[in-house]
Amino acid sequence: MGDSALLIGDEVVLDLIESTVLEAFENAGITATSVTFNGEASTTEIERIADEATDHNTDIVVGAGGGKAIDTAKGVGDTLGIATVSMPTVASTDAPTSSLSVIYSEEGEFEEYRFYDSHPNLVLVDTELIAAAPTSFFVSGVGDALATWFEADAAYQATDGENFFGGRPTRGGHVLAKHCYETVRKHAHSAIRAVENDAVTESVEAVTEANTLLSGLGFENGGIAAAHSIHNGLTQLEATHGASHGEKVSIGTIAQLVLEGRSTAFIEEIVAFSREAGLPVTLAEIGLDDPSSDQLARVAEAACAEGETIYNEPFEIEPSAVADAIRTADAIGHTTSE
Ligand SMILES: NC(=O)c1ccc[n+]([C@@H]2O[C@H](COP(=O)([O-])OP(=O)(O)OC[C@H]3O[C@@H](n4cnc5c(N)ncnc54)[C@H](O)[C@@H]3O)[C@@H](O)[C@H]2O)c1
Ligand SMILES: [Zn+2]
Repeated sequence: MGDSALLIGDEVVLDLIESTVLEAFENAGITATSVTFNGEASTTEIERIADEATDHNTDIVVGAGGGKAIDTAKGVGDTLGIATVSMPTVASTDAPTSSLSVIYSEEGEFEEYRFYDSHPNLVLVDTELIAAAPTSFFVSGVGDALATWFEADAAYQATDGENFFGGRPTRGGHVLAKHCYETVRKHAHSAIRAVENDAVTESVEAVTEANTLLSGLGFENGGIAAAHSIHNGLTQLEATHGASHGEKVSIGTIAQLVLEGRSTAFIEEIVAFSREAGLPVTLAEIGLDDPSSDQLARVAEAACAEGETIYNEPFEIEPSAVADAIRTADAIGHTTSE
């Protein structure tokens, strides 16, 4: 890929991996340096790091950490037209695999999806690091992965559903999304118990692959729908900023199932699975203790903004119906916890 690398990671991540990575580059005859990521995948941050990369004549950018550091690295790679490596140190999202970044304002509000011409050249995951990281990241990844099938299936069923490349969802994407779902349903609880004990088991391998790769391939080729739009809507409320991507997606998934009119038994099954995994199933658990109607209306309006993926659902979308689905999902989460 080249002979000069720039490693991007925040302070926590650099502490964990910087010396190993820089030494590995040195042993391979590649000059390498690192830059501290400031924590937000924003346009300003991408520009700042791209300038640093230019100063260092970088031809390989390595994003290490969670989704935001990796999304920033992908932005830098695209800006400069250089090789990009994703090195997730938590299995918290499917960002490592995809060819897009989710861009936020410096204040952390969702701004846009930025699409690139190519995917990361390499996705490198060490499950020993994944298992040693705080369990909540792994659980968040399960939340992100659990949504993949419901969203891909909605886009597949809709006559005008689109995948992330603006084409029809492919059968391949559809089946990978389903396999992602089956893998997390089968392995998540055992894998989470393992990660709680810093242990690497076959279930940890399976769920890491589901969270990182299957979910990524599934959503890009299969398309996403209401769950992620509701996640984007929720980011409008500052109170949710403490909750992770996967945690907000978890609420989005349950709300999507309500919006789709799924059976009580099925919704309760998914709520019970999510709860046992340690995912939030009520708004209070993502920081919204007592949301007003106005706040939920704002979330729903943002979830239904023009160009949102909620329009991949196979029926007409109304913001009021989305607000009602969120409110009902929250109530179901509360009843099943009592
Ligand atoms: N581009 C895509 O396709 C895509 C897909 C899903 C999500 N996303 C984006 O990803 C972001 C969410 O990512 P996230 O949930 O990973 O959070 P994050 O990137 O905001 O934070 C990750 C945190 O984990 C810490 N960390 C990383 N490795 C660690 C380790 N081994 N031990 C201890 N701490 C560690 C980091 O210091 C950081 O604080 C959102 O911006 C979301 O929109 C993008
Ligand atoms: Zn996601």
